[in-house]
Amino acid sequence: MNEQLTIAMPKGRIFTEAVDLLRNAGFNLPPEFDDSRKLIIDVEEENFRFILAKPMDVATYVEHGVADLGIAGKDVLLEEERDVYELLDLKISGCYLAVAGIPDTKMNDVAPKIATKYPNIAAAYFREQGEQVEIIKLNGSIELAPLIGLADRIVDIVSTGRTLKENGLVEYETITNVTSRLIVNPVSYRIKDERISELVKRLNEVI
Ligand SMILES: Nc1ncnc2c1ncn2[C@@H]1O[C@H](COP(=O)(O)OP(=O)(O)OP(=O)(O)O)[C@@H](O)[C@H]1O
Ligand SMILES: O=P(O)(O)OC[C@H]1O[C@H](OP(=O)(O)OP(=O)(O)O)[C@H](O)[C@@H]1O
Repeated sequence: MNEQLTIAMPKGRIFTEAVDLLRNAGFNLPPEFDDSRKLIIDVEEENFRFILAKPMDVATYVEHGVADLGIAGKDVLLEEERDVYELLDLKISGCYLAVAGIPDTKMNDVAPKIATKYPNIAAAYFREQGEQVEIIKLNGSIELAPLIGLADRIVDIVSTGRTLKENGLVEYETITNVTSRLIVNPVSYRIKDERISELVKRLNEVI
């Protein structure tokens, strides 16, 4: 049976690469995917509904079952710990999470401050290192924090390394590599298994 599949797509950086991947896998995505402000795009020919979400929210839509599938960065999956299954490493939008700060500086001995958009990942990382830290949640421009004395270190995404370099910061430790993943709602996976397996198979051929 050809039930409709709803797929949550991350707006922003990952989007274009994800659309290219789906097109390479032979799915016919219309020009709306290249230039549109629409948040729901139905592709009747393929019986897909795409919803365009903030990257950090993709796993939330999938967990709640309003999307069957989603594409999300591994950073988001580690941070959010949503009840979803990871089906595929799509190997797109590669980057990594790192601890960075001002060169040749030590962290404060007592409760050093860590600024980050990823409070759960940062807390888990320093807990494993046996360090007691204070996490300061920011929503962007994380590199500002050590420069103006808000934090001893940051935990943030590094891709080209340009933002760190241009702000005179250095990387201290790598936490984990990040690529985008295909995720699925556990119930959808059971009841729409045929369609989902077909999608996974076609994507697998072009990854
Ligand atoms: N250089 C990078 N910086 C941040 N995220 C990156 C980078 N390279 C790849 N990614 C991936 O892209 C995702 C974030 O995408 P994007 O930056 O478009 O959204 P965002 O962080 O929510 O941005 P904003 O809040 O500015 O809209 C991350 O979850 C990560 O998996
Ligand atoms: O290593 P690079 O290639 O320089 O990429 C890393 C930078 O990109 C992201 O910021 P983003 O551009 O999303 O801006 P933000 O400060 O609003 O999060 C990330 O938070 C780093 O600051």
